[in-house]
Amino acid sequence: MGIYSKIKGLSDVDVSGKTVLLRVDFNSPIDPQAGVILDDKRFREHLYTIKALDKAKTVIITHQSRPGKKDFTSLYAHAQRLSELLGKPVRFIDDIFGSYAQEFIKKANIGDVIMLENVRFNAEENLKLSGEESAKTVLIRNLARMGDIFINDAFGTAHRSQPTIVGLPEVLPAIAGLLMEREVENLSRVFQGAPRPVTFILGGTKVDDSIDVARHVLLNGIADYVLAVGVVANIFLAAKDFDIGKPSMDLIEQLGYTGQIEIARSILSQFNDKIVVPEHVAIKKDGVRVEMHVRDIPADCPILDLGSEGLIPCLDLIRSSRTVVLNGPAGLFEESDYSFGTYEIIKAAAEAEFSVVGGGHTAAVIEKMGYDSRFTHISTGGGACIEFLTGKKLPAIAALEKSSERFA
Ligand SMILES: Nc1ncnc2c1ncn2[C@@H]1O[C@H](COP(=O)(O)OP(=O)(O)OP(=O)(O)O)[C@@H](O)[C@H]1O
Ligand SMILES: O=C(O)[C@H](O)COP(=O)(O)O
Repeated sequence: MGIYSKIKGLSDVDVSGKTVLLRVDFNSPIDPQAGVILDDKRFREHLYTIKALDKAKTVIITHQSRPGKKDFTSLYAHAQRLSELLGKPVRFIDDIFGSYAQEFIKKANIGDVIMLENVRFNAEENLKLSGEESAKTVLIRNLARMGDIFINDAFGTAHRSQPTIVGLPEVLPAIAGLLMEREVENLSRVFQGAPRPVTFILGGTKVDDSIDVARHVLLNGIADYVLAVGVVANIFLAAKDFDIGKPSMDLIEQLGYTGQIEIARSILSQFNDKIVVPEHVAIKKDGVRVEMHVRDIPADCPILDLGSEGLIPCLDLIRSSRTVVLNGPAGLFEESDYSFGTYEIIKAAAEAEFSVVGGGHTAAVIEKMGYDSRFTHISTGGGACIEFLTGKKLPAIAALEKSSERFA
């Protein structure tokens, strides 16, 4: 697997006749009341791996949301959706490792696909543990008894050091699934010989992650430019001492990112000529979109999009870049009056020779626009993609490497 050559994949191991524990990430936007999955992109992306296991018994382990959230649900609807997409039955077991699950799996046939209950219903899965600690949990000791081999295809969860991600590779021979391989290979290309200039477009609301990525890619020469949009741009505008208005400052405070302004200021002092921050924005004034220079913003109006003049330097930069990494929308795109910047940036980014997208919201807009096939790679990862792009070795990857050495 490229720079991760220590990790084994499906082409290295024959899984025929084996019982495979397959970790996927089916965590998706759902309507919890109606039990309806609103976006099945992650299901579609995992299909290749699941289909490749037709000569094995496949036991699917996944999570949906986390404890305390409204969409922390059982996986009955997930099994149904997978069955529709796969074109064959998927047996849902409302159990994770109890005797019913153990017996059911033992009796199942080669070619069967079985989905276990939301693994985060087990409290241990919600702990942040090392591989060694995870291996000692009741969850991992019991799951391990149910399979011969572990396949991790859950790139979306690769940044979590949780038992099924880092513990199963401690106790079973573990390999990467096809989606995991594709994600790692495509995202690694950003670090390895991507055509230059390379521009990272960082938007949306996950400001701390975006600032971390900006610093890392500029410091390490991975990117030539960073274009800040969305709430990330508002932080940089505030760092440049523009008065961005009370509602935009309140949002930053509400999200807990006030401290990021100082960090953005220090990055600007080092890389001022490498960071593009559009200064012409769209605000909401008396309920309507009004465009203006950021220095003229009324104190009580929120910045919700790029202005059309602000878009010009963005398009110039994107069009002169051969590689574009896009993570996070440029505005409140859910409201049609403020979707302009996001749509125009996506259209321009899609033209780049090498184009990579991270983030669930961003991927969903691209799919809605029918632009998915125009991008080189659209990651299924939100946090995982962004952490990968900061250059960190993700826990899932480290665990697969270790497992390959141990079970060589
Ligand atoms: N100026 C703005 N003011 C308020 N909200 C904004 C602004 N710009 C972008 N957003 C919001 O950012 C949100 C998406 O940000 P986020 O960082 O979560 O994107 P993502 O990384 O693509 O998605 P995900 O978190 O699902 O992986 C959207 O709901 C959008 O409305
Ligand atoms: O959607 C995601 O980012 C993954 O499924 C991980 O979910 P988490 O942020 O709840 O750990």
